[in-house]
Amino acid sequence: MFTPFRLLTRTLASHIPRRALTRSFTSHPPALSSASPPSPEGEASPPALETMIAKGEDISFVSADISTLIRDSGWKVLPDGRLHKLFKLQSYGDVLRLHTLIGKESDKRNHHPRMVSGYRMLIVRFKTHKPVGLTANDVTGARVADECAGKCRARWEDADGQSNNVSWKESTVLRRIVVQQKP
Ligand SMILES: C[C@H](O)[C@H](O)[C@H]1CNC2=NC(N)=NC(=O)C2=N1
Repeated sequence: MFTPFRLLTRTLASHIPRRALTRSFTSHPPALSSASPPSPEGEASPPALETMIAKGEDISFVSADISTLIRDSGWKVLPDGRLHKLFKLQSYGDVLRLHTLIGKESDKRNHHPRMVSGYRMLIVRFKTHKPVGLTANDVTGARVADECAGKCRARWEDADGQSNNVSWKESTVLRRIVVQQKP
């Protein structure tokens, strides 16, 4: 039995190309994770850190090291288990220098991050492919990336959103003063 509303929706639906309906859902599947029940707000809470650590790793050591990276130097663990950090830089030249420095150090260790360079920013993400998950290699990679960042005047926001370095305005003012002092 078709009520007027159902009749209307069936008529409308018959004019929408099927691919338009399937494309929107297949290309952006819902972000819900089976590993965690939805929170009261209906959003899926991210899986616990321990569930993201690769098999064979010492879970207590790796999760403690990652928690320290999160607390002290602005790293985050994304819901899909990647170790993530956004570095802020003072010039595009610094971005390229940091990207290259991290890349060379990672290549020496044969453990490679995914990096995205942008204007005055560099995203660095670590996750181990084999075994799948977070490992001590990712912790080492993050620490080395932070050491490289120290050589490229990089800043980042720590866990409570505070910038870890001189404020952006101060560094710009300082640089301008240095320029003015030049003969
Ligand atoms: C064969 C080669 O040594 C492996 O594929 C290395 C290369 N770089 C890597 N990088 C990362 N992030 N994870 C790995 O498991 C990994 N494995």
